[in-house]
Amino acid sequence: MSATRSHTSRTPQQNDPATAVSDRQRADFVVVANRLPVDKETLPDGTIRWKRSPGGLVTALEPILRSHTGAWVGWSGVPDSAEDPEIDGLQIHAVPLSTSEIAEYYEGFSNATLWPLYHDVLVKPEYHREWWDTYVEVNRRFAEAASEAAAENAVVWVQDYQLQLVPKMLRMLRPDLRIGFFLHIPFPPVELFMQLPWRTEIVEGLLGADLIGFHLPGGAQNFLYLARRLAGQATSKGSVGVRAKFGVVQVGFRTVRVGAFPISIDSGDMDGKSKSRTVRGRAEELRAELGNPRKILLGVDRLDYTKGIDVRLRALSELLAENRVDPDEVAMIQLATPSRERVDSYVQMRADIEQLVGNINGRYGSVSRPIVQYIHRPVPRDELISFYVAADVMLVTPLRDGMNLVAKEYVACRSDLGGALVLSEFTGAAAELRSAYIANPYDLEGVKDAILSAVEQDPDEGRRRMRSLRRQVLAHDVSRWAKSFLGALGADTEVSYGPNRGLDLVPDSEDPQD
Ligand SMILES: Nc1nc2c(ncn2[C@@H]2O[C@H](COP(=O)(O)OP(=O)(O)O)[C@@H](O)[C@H]2O)c(=O)[nH]1
Ligand SMILES: O=P(O)(O)OC[C@H]1O[C@H](O[C@H]2O[C@H](CO)[C@@H](O)[C@H](O)[C@H]2O)[C@H](O)[C@@H](O)[C@@H]1O
Repeated sequence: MSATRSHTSRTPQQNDPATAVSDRQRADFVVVANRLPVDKETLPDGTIRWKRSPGGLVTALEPILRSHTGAWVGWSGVPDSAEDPEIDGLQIHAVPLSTSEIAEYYEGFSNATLWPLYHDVLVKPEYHREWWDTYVEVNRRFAEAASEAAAENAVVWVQDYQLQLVPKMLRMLRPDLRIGFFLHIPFPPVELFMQLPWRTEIVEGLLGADLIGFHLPGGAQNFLYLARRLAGQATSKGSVGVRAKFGVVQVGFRTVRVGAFPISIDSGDMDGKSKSRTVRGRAEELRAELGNPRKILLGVDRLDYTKGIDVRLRALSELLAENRVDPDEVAMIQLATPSRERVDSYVQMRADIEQLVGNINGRYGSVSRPIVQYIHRPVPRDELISFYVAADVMLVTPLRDGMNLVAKEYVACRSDLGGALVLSEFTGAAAELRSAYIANPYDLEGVKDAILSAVEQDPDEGRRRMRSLRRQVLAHDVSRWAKSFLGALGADTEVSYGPNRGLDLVPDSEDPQD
């Protein structure tokens, strides 16, 4: 990818003196995401510190941006902050959000409307016109910031459900750009999506991209159907493959491609870190601190109702009640990073989970040794890796999850071929990690059986499973994800970006279907 350079050509937007181009260098590769890859923190003494944000998206994209010269457009995570910290050569373009915009665009439309709607309506989505208006306004602001950051003919990669209108808005501002969009959460089936009062605007917003990526073929196919039905566009027929066999939507003279690109992690990095003596030593210390139980069970999640933290706690509680698990032999650690704490459904869910933890400890723990160690704050990365190394059974039980990077991180950290992964079939990761103990989170008996099988697994069987899981995760890392997406966008990392020539037209064999 080429270095940043001055942007000299004029675009429709730059003809408007009110949006005059700044003197800042323009980037050839721009990521646009709700979050910046850093969080601003004000310490008690008033000093400001920037720290890496939690969450899969940042984890996934950080290594790619570090190895290229690029810009990242996003929100700092706090109100009214417009500082543009430069971190290791990466240009940061902060999009400031006011307190009311955070309430309506982020907590409201993104996380109380779209998030539950796209996650199987696990809680009831709220539809408010004011939230939608703010979502439109904030998406416009992100599109303008991206337009300012991008050099002529640059590649712009827009991320996730918070910014689904940006592709169309950006195309109108900068027709020279090549625009990709990737959705990190599931794309719902038509029966659910049709609830959304602004469903057509969302589909048309996405169709501003040259390439729209989903984790799984199912999401891509849901989208193709809706592009036909709601936007009235001709689309390809035939199933979509993984990193291959893309769907197409014909939008006037433009062809939009639609594909499945399962995201992953920096597996090599995790593998390496997990082998360090410090991490191994810390893992042993953790086991000792827990009283050297026979089996350590681990959950690592943002505190989100999609993650099924309650499912695994209920399963453990019943296994203890039925004497299928001995309280003297197991310890469970649940790391629960605070998330979206002002959204009502998250407040309620936190109370429910903390009550479940209390019940289990009250019933089966002792003064010196609770059964469940519950940590409601983010832990440092190296500490997290030590937890993965220490855990005999990793519990990943979401009711719905776009991918779930935690499952892949655990596997990457088990070069010793130890450990066992219990994995919900409703995660994107389950499509790839077939050698896990797969369970339906709605079937509590099935989850209990899966946990018990993992706890009691024969060591040879465990090694066989882990070897197979690791083959998958180490061969399909985040760089492969990015390369496959950017390659399909016609912009892979080895290729310098030419003008947007438009992508291939629909092949004859793929006649649009109704
Ligand atoms: N450092 C650190 N990272 C965490 C913690 N909890 C979760 N994460 C990271 O957050 C990411 C979660 O991604 P994923 O499982 O895909 O779920 P998401 O939260 O819905 O994006 C993973 O990369 C985790 O390692 C924590 O306590 N500390
Ligand atoms: O920004 P937040 O509101 O604090 O939320 C954190 C991120 O959560 C979501 O992650 C998703 O992306 C992961 C990587 O593709 C995927 O593994 C996971 O299944 C998804 O839930 C969200 O999509 C991001 O935008 C948030 O930043």
